[in-house]
Amino acid sequence: MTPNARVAAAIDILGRITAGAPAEKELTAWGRANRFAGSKDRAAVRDITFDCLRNLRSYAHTSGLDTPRGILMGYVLQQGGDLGAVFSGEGYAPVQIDAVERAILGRDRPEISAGEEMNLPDWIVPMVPEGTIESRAVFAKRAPIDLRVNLSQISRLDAQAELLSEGIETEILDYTSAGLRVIGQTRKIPQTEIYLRGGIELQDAGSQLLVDMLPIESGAKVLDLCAGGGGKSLAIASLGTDRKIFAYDIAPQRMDDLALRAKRAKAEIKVLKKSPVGGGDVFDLVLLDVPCSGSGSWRRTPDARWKLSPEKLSELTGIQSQILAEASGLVAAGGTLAYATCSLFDQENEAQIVQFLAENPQWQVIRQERMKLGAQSDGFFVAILGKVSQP
Ligand SMILES: C[S@@+](CC[C@H](N)C(=O)[O-])C[C@H]1O[C@@H](n2cnc3c(N)ncnc32)[C@H](O)[C@@H]1O
Repeated sequence: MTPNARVAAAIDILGRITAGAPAEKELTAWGRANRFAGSKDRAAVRDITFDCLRNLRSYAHTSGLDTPRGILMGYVLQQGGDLGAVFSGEGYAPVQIDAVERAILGRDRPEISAGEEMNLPDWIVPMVPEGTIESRAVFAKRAPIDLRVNLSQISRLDAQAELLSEGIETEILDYTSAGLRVIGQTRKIPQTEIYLRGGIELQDAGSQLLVDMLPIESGAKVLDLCAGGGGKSLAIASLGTDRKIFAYDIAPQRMDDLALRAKRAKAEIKVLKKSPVGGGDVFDLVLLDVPCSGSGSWRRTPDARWKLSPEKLSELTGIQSQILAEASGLVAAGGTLAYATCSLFDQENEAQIVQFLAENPQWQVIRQERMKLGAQSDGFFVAILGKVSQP
């Protein structure tokens, strides 16, 4: 494919995603329907589409046009490209710029708004608290690719050397206990020998920091109640084999790969088929990595910010408070409850804890922290709660 044909493909795909189609599904469907596109073409079309989703509003501001074509025009202009040469209509290039588009492109631009600059819907801008993001430009950036070294198998330096021998350069994330950041080429990681034998896992530094913060005593019985793919369960397991780890998720198919990943990592994780809520069993630590808006990780899922609605957010906060209330009954005497989100919004974070403590005065905050969305990690919130000891 020519570079211009890639832009034309991205216009079509972006049109379907902005009309509501899920980005990943749409890109996969495009690859299947266009078998002539090689792996380099598919990767390039994906990169352009994701870049446009991350920069949707600032590109629309640049061109003055918020149509998929207009967004790609903003993309070309921001790259310093020649619009006429890209929108040439030749071969598989996008069709030429029409008279209406030309007139709008020629107008003076109004001053950029906060939502356009941050690449967020306007209603979300006031919900991002001061100090929770590194800069207004952060949502437009690509997320770094981080790895967690399974220290029960290999040291961080040995893992780094082994990856280098397979052509993957990394740097040590010294603010985490086991993190490496991939520099440059990232697509080969799942094929590396060290990944296939469970020596590394793909995991954002923020998730790793969150696990580093958990009070996990030797011999503890730990429940990961919203386990999903089990990334946090695996990180806890890598701390040592003397913890008993249980994982549950309301959507069991999300845990489909967990048994295999655990086997690779030589970790023991008991996957629960039935909800432990109300079952009478108790745990020393219950981790609640609750479903949330994901706003702290919107760099990784760039279509999610355009799909969140106030109704969906309110549904999520309802689920979060219900999980907190139900899970508090699963904590053993003297145990802890850890509530975590990858959200930036107060209503999913501090406000949930305030409401829970008001309704459950026997609980108190032991530690509460936010991780800033930026160069170090995604944006995370964690609150570690313990029961007030009886006089
Ligand atoms: C943020 S994701 C968890 C990610 C996971 N901990 C990881 O590290 O990969 C939230 C998960 O909570 C699950 N969930 C939603 N409601 C739940 C409930 N009431 N009980 C248990 N799990 C629930 C969802 O299916 C989803 O997989």
